[in-house]
Amino acid sequence: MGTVIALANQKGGVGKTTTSINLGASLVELGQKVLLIDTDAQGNATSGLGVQKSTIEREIYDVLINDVSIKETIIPTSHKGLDIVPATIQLSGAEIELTPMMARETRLRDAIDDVKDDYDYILIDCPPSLGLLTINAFTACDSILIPVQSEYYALEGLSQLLNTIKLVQKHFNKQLRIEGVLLTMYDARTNLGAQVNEEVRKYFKDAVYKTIIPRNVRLSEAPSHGLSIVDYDARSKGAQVYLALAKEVLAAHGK
Ligand SMILES: Nc1ncnc2c1ncn2[C@@H]1O[C@H](COP(=O)(O)OP(=O)(O)OP(=O)(O)O)[C@@H](O)[C@H]1O
Repeated sequence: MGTVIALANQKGGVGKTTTSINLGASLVELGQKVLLIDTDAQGNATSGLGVQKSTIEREIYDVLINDVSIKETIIPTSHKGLDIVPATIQLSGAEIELTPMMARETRLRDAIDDVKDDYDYILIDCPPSLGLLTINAFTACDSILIPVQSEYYALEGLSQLLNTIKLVQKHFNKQLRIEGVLLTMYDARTNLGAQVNEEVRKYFKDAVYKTIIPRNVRLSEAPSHGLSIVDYDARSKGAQVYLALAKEVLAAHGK
């Protein structure tokens, strides 16, 4: 049965999508079957993996709102072996349309059950909020990977994230745990990077990955070509670090 990992931080622009795409592609490189579920109405994971929004017939919105089977929404991406459940701007209305009568916190979990046996890893790219879509992801997943940007106030807002995790543990998902904390956009040339690294490790201790994702221009260019870093520039530092992260994730699962 596949392991379901949600990538979440309600802060915007910290590297959730970049990590979803490139961890996903790197896990595939290491022989894993991976499904990425885009739950962000911006659909950046979808377009970043080369899926043209105009060609999408069914998406995560239809799974959550229209009872469409998740299997009917899965499409291949530009990285061979990496599948995606796409998202479009239509998803932006979903949080209002999910009503209490619909068992609204558990809809994603129920949908994912249908495909858990088809994949080794299912990654969920969360939106930058702690709303119902993120609650659905936390209810559906085994663990949460938290990307933290190496910048001032890196830890700000994380107590709300941890509170939300506790609430979901209490009400919907007792087994929910933190998969790991990932430092992103690290700039080794500044003292700030080192300070944030120390601060985050003091707070999250062993939960912080050894692998640190540096700022790398190739990582920021790849999505505009609809490619993961593995396909855009396999020799780049960005590709190397995401492969190292994938190995660390696998090792944590005894693989
Ligand atoms: N390691 C990196 N080096 C350089 N640029 C990066 C890196 N990681 C992310 N970026 C860039 O930073 C921006 C924000 O990254 P990303 O979209 O992954 O964050 P996010 O947390 O998913 O954002 P949102 O909260 O809007 O969903 C993007 O333009 C991305 O290309």
